[in-house]
Amino acid sequence: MLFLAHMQVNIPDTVPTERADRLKADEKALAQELQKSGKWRHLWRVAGQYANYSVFDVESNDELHSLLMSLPLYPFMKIEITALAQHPSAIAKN
Ligand SMILES: O=C(O)CC1=CCC(=O)O1
Repeated sequence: MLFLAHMQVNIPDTVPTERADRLKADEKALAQELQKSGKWRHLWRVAGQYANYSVFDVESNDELHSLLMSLPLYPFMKIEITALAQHPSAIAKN
């Protein structure tokens, strides 16, 4: 199942820089692990914003929920999810 995620990150100024840097490093490590596994298919920065569009390929809504909640930056993210289906005119089959 494919899902498009729009993730907006907002780390408040009250979070010490060292902790924020550690969270970002941990987020990067997990994101790269999930990309290698094929579960995190695309990761694109939204130009000019601390936000991304991502495509996840998971087995279920529950797996997506667990994955998102496991992200180190999850407490500082607003996430909007869109379920994706095949477009009948698309050449590529996902
Ligand atoms: O920077 C972001 O958009 C949040 C994020 C997702 C994966 C990652 O490494 O950072």
